[in-house]
Formats: sequence, structure tokens, C-alpha cells
Amino acid sequence: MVYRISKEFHFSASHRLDGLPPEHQCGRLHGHNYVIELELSAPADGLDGVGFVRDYGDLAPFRQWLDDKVDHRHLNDLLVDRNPSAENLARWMYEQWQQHFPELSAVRVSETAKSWAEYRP
Ligand SMILES: Nc1nc2c(c(=O)[nH]1)N=C([C@H](O)[C@H](O)COP(=O)(O)OP(=O)(O)OP(=O)(O)O)CN2
Ligand SMILES: [Zn+2]
Repeated sequence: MVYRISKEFHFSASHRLDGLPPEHQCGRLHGHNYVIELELSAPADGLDGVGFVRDYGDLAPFRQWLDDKVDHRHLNDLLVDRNPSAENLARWMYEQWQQHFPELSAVRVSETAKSWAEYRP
């Protein structure tokens, strides 16, 4: 892949991480202002006639899905079979959206200004 584009999205949600030592802060119910970055890629000859990997505007359905299904929700209710860690969230979103955006190459999730997790199959 030669070209990479990315766009950032935001939502707020609560979660609790199971399996941590009892004293770990993240075992308690808490929330984050999440930042999601979708990365899309194309090979050297893969741009469309305009010169885009894909129009950033085409990502609007992802924003709508975040607003409708994820924003201000409890993430443990959405990821029922795994902990809603940043890593698992990144993979979950990738798997939800890869068919819609075949150029999707990675999803990155940030819970705080200092941390990022990435799923890149
Ligand atoms: N690899 C991961 N580690 C942690 C995750 C995660 O999803 N993946 N999540 C958490 C907590 O949910 C929460 O994000 C706390 O993270 P942390 O960076 O420890 O947050 P702080 O604000 O307390 O960070 P400081 O820099 O220490 O103030 C924990 N780990
Ligand atoms: Zn957390």
C-alpha cells in the first residue's frame, strides 16, 4: 500500500474492565472521551479518478453509527464477549466496518490524550 488517509471521530462512553487486580482503577465503572481514527489505504495505482483513496465524506455513515449506537453508551453492553479495552474496541470497529470500507487498513482507539491502541490485520 502506498497511499494512506485517516479521519478522526469522537464519542464518550463508560466501561469497566474485568480480570484486573482488585486495586486496579480500570476495574471500576468509569468513562472516557474516546478518539477513533480510521485509516484507509490504496496501492500506487489505486486512487480514484479524482485522486482519492476514498472521499473523507464517504465516512459519514461511520460517524452516524458512532452517534446512534456507541456514543453515551456502556461499552460492556456492546462488546458482550470480550472486555471493552482499547485494543478490543479497535478490532470490533474494524470488523464492523471493513466490509463497508474495503480500503480500511487500521482502526486506532485513544482513551486518553497519552494512549493509543491499533488494530491492523
Ligand atoms: N493496553 C491497555 N491498557 C489499558 C487499557 C487498555 O484499553 N489497553 N485501559 C485502561 C483503562 O481503561 C484506562 O484507559 C486507564 O488508562 P491509563 O492510561 O492508565 O489512564 P490514566 O489517565 O490513569 O493514565 P496516567 O497517565 O497514569 O494518568 C488501562 N490500561
Ligand atoms: Zn478505561
